[in-house]
Amino acid sequence: MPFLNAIFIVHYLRFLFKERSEEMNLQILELFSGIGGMNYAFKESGIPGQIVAAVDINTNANAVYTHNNRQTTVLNNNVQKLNLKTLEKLQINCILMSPPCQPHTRVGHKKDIEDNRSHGLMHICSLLPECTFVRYILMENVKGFEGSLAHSQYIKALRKAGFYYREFILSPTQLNIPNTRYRYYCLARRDKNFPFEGEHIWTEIPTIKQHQKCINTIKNILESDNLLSADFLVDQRTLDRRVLLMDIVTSNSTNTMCFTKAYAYYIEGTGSIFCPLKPEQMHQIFGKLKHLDNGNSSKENQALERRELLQSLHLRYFTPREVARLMGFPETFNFPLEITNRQKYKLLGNSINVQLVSELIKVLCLQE
Ligand SMILES: C[S@@+](CC[C@H](N)C(=O)[O-])C[C@H]1O[C@@H](n2cnc3c(N)ncnc32)[C@H](O)[C@@H]1O
Repeated sequence: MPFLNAIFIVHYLRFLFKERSEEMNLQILELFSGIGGMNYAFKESGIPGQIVAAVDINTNANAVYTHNNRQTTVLNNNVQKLNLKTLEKLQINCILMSPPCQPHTRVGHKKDIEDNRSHGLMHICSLLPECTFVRYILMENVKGFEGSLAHSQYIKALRKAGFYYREFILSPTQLNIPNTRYRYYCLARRDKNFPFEGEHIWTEIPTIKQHQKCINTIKNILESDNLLSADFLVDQRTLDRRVLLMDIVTSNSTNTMCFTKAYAYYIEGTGSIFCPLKPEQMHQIFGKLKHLDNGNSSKENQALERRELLQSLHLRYFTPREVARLMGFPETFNFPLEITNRQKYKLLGNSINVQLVSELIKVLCLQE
């Protein structure tokens, strides 16, 4: 009899272990996949599993994704074309997604669910209650999404589908990464014991107080202190008109502005500008610029002097590699040759902070 008991216990433990490892073998569908930020975040989380398929309609984004992840199936497709049958066939148990944020931004006119770009997410909402095989969902969107009708409909769909969800508004600066990027995150799990309950929106990751392995000054992400390639220097016309609107940082700075898809195209509010000088040298030049108008020299001489002073700041844009580093992409991440700098900034500006999302994937899947 004791022998039979022992066999029973061994089988029971095996069963439990199998259940657990199956649970942790994520089979992921990455929706609105862009350049694959979610894929990198998932790899960084160390959780076993794979991206079964990634779906996006942007051919440039898909080219970058495939260039870096040849083994992942990237479907050049509209999310609205997905149906229950396709999802069943993919045998997924997890969805990672960052739907378009333009319907919820000021620049995108905040048209919310009236904006065509919301239709993909609304389509997913309509499928969710039928997708009983999906156990985990992570969704990212812009800060402000939480007050939208799209948000209400998403939460309604999660509830109807039997998910328990937790909401967050977080920025990578909370992990000591020198880049501000406040974003809305929703973690949903079909598990009533999902921790960190509460109807409020979390403004920190409850499992993390102080992140250890992190870059905390700009110096650590620079390709070169003196990178003055004409491609990245701020042009004279922009300097003349916009210098006072720029968020200028030096290598000792511990923060940069959120980089948006319009970086290096528009100046105001699209991301920080780098000055390779020491902060005191930079401030000295700005001091001289301020007092130019009080001098006795002619208007032409003043203009000439102003131009020289502005040039002596050596202001430049952060390179796409530097922006990718700030967003937590690994050094192995690269762009195909045909992708222009403008397109690189656009794609990176639309992407996610890989390190922050990887911490959230751990909370989503591992936290008991
Ligand atoms: C916020 S970005 C996602 C970024 C992505 N997580 C990354 O790391 O690059 C939104 C993406 O959704 C895509 N998209 C928008 N509407 C779509 C639709 N209906 N079907 C498929 N993709 C769509 C856009 O092309 C864009 O790449």
